[in-house]
Amino acid sequence: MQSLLNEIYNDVKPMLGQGKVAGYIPALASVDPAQFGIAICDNAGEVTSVGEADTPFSIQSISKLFNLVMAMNHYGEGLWDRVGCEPSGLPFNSLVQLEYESGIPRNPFINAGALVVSDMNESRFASPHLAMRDFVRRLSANDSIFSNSDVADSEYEHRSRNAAMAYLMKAYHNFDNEVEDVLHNYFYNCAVEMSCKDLARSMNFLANRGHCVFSASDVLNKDETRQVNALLATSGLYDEAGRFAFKVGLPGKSGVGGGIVAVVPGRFSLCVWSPALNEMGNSVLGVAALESLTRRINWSVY
Ligand SMILES: NC(=O)CC[C@H](N)C(=O)O
Repeated sequence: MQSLLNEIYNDVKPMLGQGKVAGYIPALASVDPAQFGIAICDNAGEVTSVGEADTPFSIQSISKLFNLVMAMNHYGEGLWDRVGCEPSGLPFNSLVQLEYESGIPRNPFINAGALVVSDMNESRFASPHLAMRDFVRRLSANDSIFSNSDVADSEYEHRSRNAAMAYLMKAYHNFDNEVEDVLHNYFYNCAVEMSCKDLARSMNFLANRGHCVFSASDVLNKDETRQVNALLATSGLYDEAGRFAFKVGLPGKSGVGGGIVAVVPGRFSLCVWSPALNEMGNSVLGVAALESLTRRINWSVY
């Protein structure tokens, strides 16, 4: 494992300097782009890493995955009446499709979908963002995970587009709670900071038929795990999901903090992080590292 990671790291490191850090969230614009780490967690819970794998970073849209799993635990199949399971083919924060499709978002990994799922969690938890923080602490066996309130506040100040989506869904009766309350929790979830090692551990249940070795619990059942992995494979990288399936062929989820998590079902989970992004909002080195990984292990879900 260690030599595999070293090879991937050396393949991709020369690309440092390409791409741009997310500028639309002011508190993220100042992150040093010259950082790169990878961590893999096998199904026994053993973690192997290279580079800056202990540095916490803003998980951003990766939180949509944890948010979804929490809602699945409470709502079961009923969740899919309010959000679809089709790739969107559009940027993560697009409003266009939502109007055409009467306020039902295409999937839970675009912002509109994550906001509906957050609305559902708002109805179930006294403090949805503290519930998610505790959930990721359990999944990654790390009690020192926190949300960065400067990042959350900065996102809240620049919330217009996300607020527009939420209000549009309210107009279509697909949003029950106060928009501002849901946005507050959504941004606190996006602003959670975790390292590659934390994220590799926290994703491991998806490689392990829903079982989390760290909390010794079944987070999802086998069928739900398969569903989440299918959604990650088709919609986890926004409008780059097709290219990602074509080149990498693994369930994965990216965030504008530069992290990408991925799953090799039955074997291991991993996280790659480098803050500079391509035009689709995905980490340049992250995507390249995952391409190198599947080439080297010569395996994909397809
Ligand atoms: N793609 C992302 O990581 C987007 C998350 C970000 N917090 C937003 O809502 O715009």
